[in-house]
Amino acid sequence: MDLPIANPTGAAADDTAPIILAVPKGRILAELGPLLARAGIQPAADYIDEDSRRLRFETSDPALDVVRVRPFDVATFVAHGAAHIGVCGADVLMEFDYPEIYAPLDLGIGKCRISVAEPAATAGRDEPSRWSRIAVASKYPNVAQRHYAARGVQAEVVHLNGAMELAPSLGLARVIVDLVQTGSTLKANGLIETEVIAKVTSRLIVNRTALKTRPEVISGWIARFRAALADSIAEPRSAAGARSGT
Ligand SMILES: Nc1ncnc2c1ncn2[C@@H]1O[C@H](COP(=O)(O)OP(=O)(O)OP(=O)(O)O)[C@@H](O)[C@H]1O
Ligand SMILES: O=P(O)(O)OC[C@H]1O[C@H](OP(=O)(O)OP(=O)(O)O)[C@H](O)[C@@H]1O
Repeated sequence: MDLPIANPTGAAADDTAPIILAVPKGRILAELGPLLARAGIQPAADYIDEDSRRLRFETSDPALDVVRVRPFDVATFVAHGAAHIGVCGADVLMEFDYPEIYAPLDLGIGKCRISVAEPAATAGRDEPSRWSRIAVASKYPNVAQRHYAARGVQAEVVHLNGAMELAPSLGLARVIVDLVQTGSTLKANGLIETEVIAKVTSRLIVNRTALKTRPEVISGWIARFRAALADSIAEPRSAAGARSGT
């Protein structure tokens, strides 16, 4: 996907301006907290307050500000260079496939999968590879289209932003492509997961141009997140060691 040139105001890039980290509001925000703390990032207190109307937060580091945006928009802010780095689900990266984004680190949070599901009553009755077209409801039209195109099936995607699980029973689509974690949403709506398209976790993402123009500072942030991640993986072992007195 071609994007307009980042920094469309034409102002000269300011190498001393704070780095902007875009984080997704919603469920990932809480999971991200311990990792940010380990990376030494302490945003202003109201950052975690979902009722706060503020969108940009200073941190204890004057060289870093955090912006809190919708999960899909994290990728867009970073791809356009409006944010230098971000935290984003692999589902969102798969959907947009922005070449401007480099995703160097799997943060291991926000674990789920992107799957095909259909009504339990009709699942397994038909062979999808024999179809030439299929109606799919999804928040991920590109992922759904690519998934079916790979098997020669044309997906006609009804783009929904939520409540996908209603689509088959209300005649909007035959199947859905959506995120599944525990499976309880599917179960509560009479659907079963028939294919896993991809496993999903959240990634640290960076804008490739920022990595070229401010290599030391951006690489420094990647290294800090990498170290924080290694710490959080090591911690259970050291905590167990502390408990057993070893
Ligand atoms: N059930 C889930 N379990 C674990 N991770 C999930 C789950 N649903 C979504 N995610 C991950 O969290 C990210 C954000 O999802 P979340 O549900 O918080 O936002 P959203 O509802 O998609 O956002 P919006 O409010 O913009 O519609 C997703 O992109 C995905 O990577
Ligand atoms: O397998 P489960 O554990 O039930 O999780 C899956 C649900 O989680 C996500 O929805 P979310 O809770 O984000 O609500 P949304 O429809 O507002 O996106 C996803 O769209 C599923 O509906």
